[in-house]
Amino acid sequence: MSVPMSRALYTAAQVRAQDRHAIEQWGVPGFTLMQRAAHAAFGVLRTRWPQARRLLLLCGPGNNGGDAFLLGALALQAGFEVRAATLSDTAQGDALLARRAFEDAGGVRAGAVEACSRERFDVIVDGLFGTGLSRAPEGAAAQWIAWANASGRPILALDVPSGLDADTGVARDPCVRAAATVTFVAHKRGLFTADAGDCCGALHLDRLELPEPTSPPPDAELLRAHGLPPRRRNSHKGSNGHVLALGGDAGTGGAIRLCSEAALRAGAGLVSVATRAAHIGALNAARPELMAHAVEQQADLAPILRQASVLAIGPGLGQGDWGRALWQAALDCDLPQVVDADALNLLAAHPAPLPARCVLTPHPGEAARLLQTDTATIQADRFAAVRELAARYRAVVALKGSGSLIATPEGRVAVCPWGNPGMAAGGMGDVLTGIIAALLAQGLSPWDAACLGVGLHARAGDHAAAAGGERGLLASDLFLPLRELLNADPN
Ligand SMILES: NC(=O)C1=CN([C@@H]2O[C@H](COP(=O)(O)OP(=O)(O)OC[C@H]3O[C@@H](n4cnc5c(N)ncnc54)[C@H](OP(=O)(O)O)[C@@H]3O)[C@@H](O)[C@H]2O)[C@@H](O)CC1
Ligand SMILES: Nc1ncnc2c1ncn2[C@@H]1O[C@H](COP(=O)(O)OP(=O)(O)O)[C@@H](O)[C@H]1O
Ligand SMILES: [K+]
Repeated sequence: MSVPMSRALYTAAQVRAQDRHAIEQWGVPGFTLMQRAAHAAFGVLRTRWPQARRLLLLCGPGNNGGDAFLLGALALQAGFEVRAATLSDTAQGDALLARRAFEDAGGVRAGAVEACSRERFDVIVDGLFGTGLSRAPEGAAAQWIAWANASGRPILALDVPSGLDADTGVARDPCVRAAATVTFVAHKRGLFTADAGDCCGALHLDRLELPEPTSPPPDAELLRAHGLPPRRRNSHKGSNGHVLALGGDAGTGGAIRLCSEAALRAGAGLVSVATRAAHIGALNAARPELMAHAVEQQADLAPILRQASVLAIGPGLGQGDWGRALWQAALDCDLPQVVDADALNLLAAHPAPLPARCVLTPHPGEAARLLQTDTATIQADRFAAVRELAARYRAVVALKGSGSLIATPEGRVAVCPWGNPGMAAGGMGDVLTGIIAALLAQGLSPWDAACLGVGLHARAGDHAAAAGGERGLLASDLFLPLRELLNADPN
């Protein structure tokens, strides 16, 4: 896997190995790296808060605290007023040198943070814990984090917001909620999923002048923002695939409509729907471009299946006799398919080999059922969960949620940095299913369809939210931006 550096994501252990490599193999002293980190972070601070003159540093016992002390020394030299709250006096090595540099520059200790007046500071610098976080902050560290979060002052986090697990993106309690985070050397994968979006603020990467590592390969990669190249001028609807969307049991006709309309909006040449007879009139009236077929028994399905090139199965399917029969028919045909919602629940209840070229799109609850565990376990390590799902079901899997992850059975993982909580609304997942199915139908591999589909869906959600806010966003609001994004940025 070759991933351009800025998209490469690493575990904390991999980044620490890169630090060690720079120190041992290239002879860059650790203290020099710390000075570069302080320079980078101070640069971001001055750019983001040009009026700031008074800083409070929260300094932990390790090298993250060292970064903060050196930033403090730079700020003092620039005429800032700086106070440092120091968690312990046990600093060693580079961190101890950094603290002395701060004191030599005239820096003073803040005393008890809780007793500080919030108004005395323009910006709080979080240098408590970085990649060395080993447990939930407690005692003074926990009190300082809570105080800083409640202070109303912007927090600049160094490397990782203190309390955030750099590998999983899980926020321990408490965790710094930063306005901005400057991360050093390389992107840590936990800055992009789970709770990261609530804790990092604006993210800046500074490589500290280190060259791009050639090994080991990154653990994961960020999705690229792109669409599809223009169509061949001489193409026709048959060149762009035929999606068949299956689902919409009684009471859930909207789910299959959103899914099938999304497939149209994502460029499928033809879209058929196999659903309950009761939904046909509404589907035809709302979206006459769809070919809606009443399927009440399995015999109705065979001729429709013969026409399709890709299936999208699950939205509104239910888990009754009707849904189970459709799911069995999908399993028995060897078409590429996107498996979502109740089709995933049926798969979890009755594991079966999947046809080749499937994409599974579970949210954390469905993922938990597929792995016979609970949602909290999935969310505690989304990277491990998505890899386990893809390996167990031998399919490409998109684990949805804040920072969606896509994995192959071989363990390749991509992370979606877009999307917003306005998308936590009914019908959003149905739209994603239709998009990925349309991309499969247009000839993309399961991996490419899942990556492009998840990225387009999240970016469309961000565009729609930018137009009117997050609350009240409808799944169907994604269609217009989706179409624009799909036809732009082919690279
Ligand atoms: N030269 C380099 O490598 C470079 C490193 N750089 C910087 O160094 C950072 C990594 O530094 P680091 O390895 O010293 O770990 P760090 O995050 O400071 O924390 C470890 C200390 O915290 C303690 N501790 C942990 N959790 C705790 C808790 N909940 N509550 C209380 N204590 C807790 C832990 O104690 P222990 O777990 O051992 O008991 C240990 O004492 C990295 O993120 C970047 O900012 C940059 O300058 C670039 C060059
Ligand atoms: N907080 C969030 N941040 C980013 N994306 C989100 C967030 N909440 C939901 N989404 C996205 O919205 C979609 C919701 O899918 P799903 O839970 O299956 O909804 P439904 O079953 O109602 O269609 C997923 O693609 C998910 O990644
Ligand atoms: K930090």
